[in-house]
Amino acid sequence: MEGDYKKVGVDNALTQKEGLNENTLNVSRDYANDSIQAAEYFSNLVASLQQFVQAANQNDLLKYFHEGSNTTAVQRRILDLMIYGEEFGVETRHDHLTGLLDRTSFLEKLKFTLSKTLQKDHLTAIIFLDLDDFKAINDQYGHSTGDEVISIIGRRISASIRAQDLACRWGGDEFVLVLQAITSKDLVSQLANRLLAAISQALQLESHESLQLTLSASAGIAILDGMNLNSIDLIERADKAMYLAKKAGKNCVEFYS
Ligand SMILES: Nc1nc2c(ncn2[C@@H]2O[C@H](COP(=O)(O)OP(=O)(O)OP(=O)(O)O)[C@@H](O)[C@H]2O)c(=O)[nH]1
Repeated sequence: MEGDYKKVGVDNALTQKEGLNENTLNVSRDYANDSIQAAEYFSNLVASLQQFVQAANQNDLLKYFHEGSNTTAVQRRILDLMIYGEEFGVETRHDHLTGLLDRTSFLEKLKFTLSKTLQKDHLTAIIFLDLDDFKAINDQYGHSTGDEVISIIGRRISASIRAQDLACRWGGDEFVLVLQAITSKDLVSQLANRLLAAISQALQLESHESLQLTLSASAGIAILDGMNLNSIDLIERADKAMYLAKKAGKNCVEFYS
């Protein structure tokens, strides 16, 4: 019940402050074709959010975004800047094909996440994803079609994760995600299966409109269990679990144990 109380508190605070309710954040989409209006809108929005975030408790904010059902990419980016931007004082770098974090930026953020336990009663999980039989797509349709597929998958991953989660293109057809503030192992499993389901949807390629491609992915999960593991150890565990998923027949999720 304490959790419910906190959520209501944050919701009220957000909606009472003009420009900070969920509808207003979604209005940002209407500015997609007007860059000057959009720039002004976003700069006002970020300024208001900055004031709000300074006054708010970080755990409450995380809880709000964690429980909010429809966090948009804009909200995620703003939250990302709020939580990580100032701490690093460096520009976040993204993979050019997918728009996800690149490996270096991801590792910096993961290190920061592991060094700072935001919610002691919650878990942090790493998901290592590797596309299944991706080489066949390159071989059959060419490298640029393979690139287009990777780009679509990157967007799907980005749309499937929550505001406080991190996702990067680790390399080639591999992706690594960090899920924070997880309440149970079951929730991690659900999120991983949701990701696999999103990846398995038919791919609509701009370069080959008539082609109906589908592919799957295998996922390995490692959970930070109180032991003092570093980022690389955790990712290696998730990678090992991913190989178990490949061995188990692909298109499935395995936990490191
Ligand atoms: N198009 C494209 N292909 C890439 C890129 N980076 C790596 N690859 C290719 O991705 C393929 C990855 O294949 P693997 O993961 O080894 O094998 P797989 O066919 O996915 O098979 P499993 O992983 O066993 O399911 C290789 O053929 C790489 O050449 C890239 O940026 N673009």
